[in-house]
Amino acid sequence: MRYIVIGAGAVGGTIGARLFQGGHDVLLIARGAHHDALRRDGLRLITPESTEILAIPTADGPVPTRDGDVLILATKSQDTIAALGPWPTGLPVVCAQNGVANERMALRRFEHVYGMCVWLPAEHLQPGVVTANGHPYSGMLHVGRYPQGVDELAEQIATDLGKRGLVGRAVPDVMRWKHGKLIGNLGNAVEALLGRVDGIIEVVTRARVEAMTVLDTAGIAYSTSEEEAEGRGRRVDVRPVEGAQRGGGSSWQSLARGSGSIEADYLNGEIVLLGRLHGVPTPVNEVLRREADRAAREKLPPGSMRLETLRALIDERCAS
Ligand SMILES: CC(C)(CO)C(=O)C(=O)O
Repeated sequence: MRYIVIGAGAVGGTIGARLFQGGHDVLLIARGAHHDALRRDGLRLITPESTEILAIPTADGPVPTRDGDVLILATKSQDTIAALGPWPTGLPVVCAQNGVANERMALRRFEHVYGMCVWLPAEHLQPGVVTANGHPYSGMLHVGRYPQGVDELAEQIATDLGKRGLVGRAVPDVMRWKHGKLIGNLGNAVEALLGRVDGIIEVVTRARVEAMTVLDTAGIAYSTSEEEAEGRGRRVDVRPVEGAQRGGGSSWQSLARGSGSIEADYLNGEIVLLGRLHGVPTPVNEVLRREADRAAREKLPPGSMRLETLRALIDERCAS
């Protein structure tokens, strides 16, 4: 079995590296300067325990595939359709992404779709380099068939992930885990806009409470923060790598890289969409989605907004 990891950034790079270290056949798909650095120097995986250079086969686009290949999609959600476009639709696809919209997009074309709920604190800010801050394991990954169920392949993937540095678990209700993680990821936009400032938690909590009201109204099940803490707390402690650049989560990194786009539409925006479908107002997530999008489009650095400004925009939207 060969794992083709589409999007070899913080999450894809770490998953690919760990599978490769576990003895699996891996191909990383990357673009631009990152691809060139990977081809030239290998992937530099920095963890709290060690730094390793891994000569993982890399390509900058689709390659001829064979039976037994598995696509691990680790791009941002806004890139899903373009990223999957060129690949044969008979291959299984595992969406190792934030949000809950990717599996459905994949299922339009691919018959065998899996969700993966990824809790993996990592950074990718420099070409060829991925820093994984989890300790003693780099990440905790729940995998299952979409929309539900477990099959042999899900079990196999969970086992393969668990061979080196990750905890893999096959679960029958992966979207429940992914909806729980979605609630956690609503803070990504706040961190990207404000940076890690005191008082951030107040805005994050407002976004999460709003989301839980929406999900409860829609009758969508989600894993609780206690369940998540139970599963990952003992296994994935965040331990910043000494001397390495320490930034923020994936949306913070999108702004730091000046990538011009951000995942907020599939995180805060997912709550806005569900709110509209089920008649629940979502002013907090609306403002977060809008402001994060604007910051990305204008290529503002992370932390460009003041807490008071964001609070005022939210209060204004709540009052309107
Ligand atoms: C919570 C975290 C850091 C872990 O995977 C994440 O999901 C993100 O940065 O988007």
